[in-house]
Amino acid sequence: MKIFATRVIPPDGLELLQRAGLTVTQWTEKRGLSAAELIAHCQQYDALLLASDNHIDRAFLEQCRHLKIIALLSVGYDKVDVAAANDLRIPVTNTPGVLSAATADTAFLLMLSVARKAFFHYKRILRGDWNFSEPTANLGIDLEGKTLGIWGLGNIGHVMAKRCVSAFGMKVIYHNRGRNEAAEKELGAVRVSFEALLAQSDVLSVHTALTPETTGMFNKAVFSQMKPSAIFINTARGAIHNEGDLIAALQQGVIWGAGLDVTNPEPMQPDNPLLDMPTVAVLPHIGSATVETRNAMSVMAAKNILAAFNGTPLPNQVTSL
Ligand SMILES: NC(=O)C1=CN([C@@H]2O[C@H](COP(=O)(O)OP(=O)(O)OC[C@H]3O[C@@H](n4cnc5c(N)ncnc54)[C@H](OP(=O)(O)O)[C@@H]3O)[C@@H](O)[C@H]2O)C=CC1
Ligand SMILES: O=CC(=O)O
Repeated sequence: MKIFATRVIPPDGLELLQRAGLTVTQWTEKRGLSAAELIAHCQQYDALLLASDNHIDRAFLEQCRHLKIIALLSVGYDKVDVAAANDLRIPVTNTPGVLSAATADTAFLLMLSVARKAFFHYKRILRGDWNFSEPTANLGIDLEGKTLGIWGLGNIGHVMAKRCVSAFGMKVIYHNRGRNEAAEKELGAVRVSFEALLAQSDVLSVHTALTPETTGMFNKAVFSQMKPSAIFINTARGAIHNEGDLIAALQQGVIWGAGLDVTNPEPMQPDNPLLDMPTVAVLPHIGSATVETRNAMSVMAAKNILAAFNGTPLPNQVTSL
């Protein structure tokens, strides 16, 4: 059984597969594979370990019907046409849970960086503009006791809420389609309507998956319902916010700040106006990028592949959005 990995895989998962006697070929070039190259490579392999942002659409799947599994090295699976994979009986798996803490830490880092204008101050130092003694210039805002709104309080949102409650005594409100009773019990989180979430949040952190329903949700009309002092955080997917509308909302003072680990499109270009704004912090989609977390994700992906080859139930199969 032969596995093709679209990037170099963290060592723990790789070792697990190799110890089981499986051959793993990794794509080691810095540039990613084109769709045609990926299809061509997959012809020689039994499983695909997808660690890149290639789209797995119906056309790809129809030409790779022989694959025994497509194991994603991510929890998000918005780039995969899962309905088509189901039709063609190609199982798809993801890596939920093990990356929740690291990704929540990234959301927390962005929130605090925006509140204290950390990226802006760092850029000032690089320009030789130290000027620390001015009592009224370039001030940030406190987070203590403020209201955290979570849109999509699932695995990652729950850890983000926990961090914010213990660090700053923040009050947590959330909007999901269903209730998160565990978070309500543990953190006193209160489920509110989407409109109330917008109106009441001092920090609004997005943690939903990217689906047709969530695509483009944060647009001009939605930003205009938020507080002028609000901070918008998105570590979920860039396509959930409309970037032009976000830029306008920040420029016009409709909201105060934004922290993004995901942009629309990715990569963000260096001349993007968001990068020059004092109350904006942008990271290049590194939510789960710690040694421990990436290793844990690779082990999870490897276990899914081993289960597919052994004919046992797949621990993390995704079947619908
Ligand atoms: N920046 C990065 O590197 C990373 C980004 N991510 C992104 O984070 C996302 C979330 O991951 P995770 O927390 O593990 O996922 P979960 O499935 O645990 O949580 C998602 C939550 O969103 C809610 N939700 C889904 N659709 C809607 C909707 N239309 N309106 C309101 N709430 C909704 C769900 O609740 P309900 O069903 O009740 O609505 C659920 O609680 C991933 O899909 C991925 O895109 C993940 C890891 C790293
Ligand atoms: O974006 C990362 C993921 O795991 O999803």
